[in-house]
Amino acid sequence: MQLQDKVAVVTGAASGLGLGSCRALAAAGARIVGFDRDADRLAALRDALGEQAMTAVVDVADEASVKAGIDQAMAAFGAVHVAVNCAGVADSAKTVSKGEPFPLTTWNKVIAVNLTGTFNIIRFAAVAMMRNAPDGDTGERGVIINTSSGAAWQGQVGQAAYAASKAGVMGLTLPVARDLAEHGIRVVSIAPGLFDTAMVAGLPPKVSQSIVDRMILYPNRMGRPDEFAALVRHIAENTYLNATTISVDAGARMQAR
Ligand SMILES: NC(=O)C1=CN([C@@H]2O[C@H](COP(=O)(O)OP(=O)(O)OC[C@H]3O[C@@H](n4cnc5c(N)ncnc54)[C@H](O)[C@@H]3O)[C@@H](O)[C@H]2O)C=CC1
Ligand SMILES: C[C@]12CCC(=O)C=C1CC[C@@H]1[C@@H]2[C@@H](O)C[C@@]2(C)[C@H]1CC[C@]2(O)C(=O)C=O
Repeated sequence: MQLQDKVAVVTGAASGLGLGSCRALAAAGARIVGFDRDADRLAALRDALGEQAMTAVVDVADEASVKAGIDQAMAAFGAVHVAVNCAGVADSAKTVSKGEPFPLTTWNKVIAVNLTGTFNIIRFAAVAMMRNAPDGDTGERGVIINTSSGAAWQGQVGQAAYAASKAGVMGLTLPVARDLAEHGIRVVSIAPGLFDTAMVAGLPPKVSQSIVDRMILYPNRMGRPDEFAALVRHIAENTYLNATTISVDAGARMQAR
């Protein structure tokens, strides 16, 4: 899809990988609709991108909030061509800790934001995309890009909920792509390794440094949001990519424990 003047909805737009995606898609000429829970940081994004962008405070886990956000995007720009799911949380706990079972409140939150939230955006964005005229050359009406994680394959200690949510994102990629193919809508997920964002800044520096030193193959550093965003842009532009999950992780491979 040619991105010039197309409309891209990005969730988690106020920070990290979502913010990087907004910048990359805007640089390619797309108009940006940024969704996040964080109103202050959304305002900074809008100021940075100017009239090329609108933002809305949206909780991706909440059906009414997502519907209202997509309605706002349609009212402002008249269409949705690209949807990028980056909103996510990484709350962790051991399956049993000090004799107590994993708190279900934590489990439900992580699944609600990372998995249900992703599907909420997918279904409302797909309805909007179906209204687009098919591209004259390719028949394409839209593209949906989700964020899974290397944790879908190799979740770490304490990441049962996070890894399950990200395996869920990977798992829905093919069936949703099958559902939407007849409408000219592609669905691709990305599985990032370790990227330098606020989410990772929350880890003890010793932990992130030890992942970089011992488990990342080459280059021996965390990824930058612009490196994730370059892949988002490529997926949006390359019509032949569909129904798959692509890793961007510098060959990260974790030890058993
Ligand atoms: N940073 C990393 O190493 C990796 C990140 N990921 C995934 O990439 C995605 C982006 O993460 P980062 O940019 O690193 O984190 P981040 O913490 O910098 O950004 C996440 C954004 O999502 C927003 N958000 C959280 N819950 C929300 C909700 N219910 N509704 C709307 N917005 C909400 C936050 O306000 C924040 O702005 C997440 O899905 C994360 O799980 C996956 C693998 C590695
Ligand atoms: C950065 C992650 C996810 C967020 C968090 O709270 C803790 C983390 C530390 C371990 C990271 C997590 C995620 O990025 C996926 C990887 C990099 C994980 C270590 C291995 C990982 O599962 C992977 O294999 C990546 O390819």
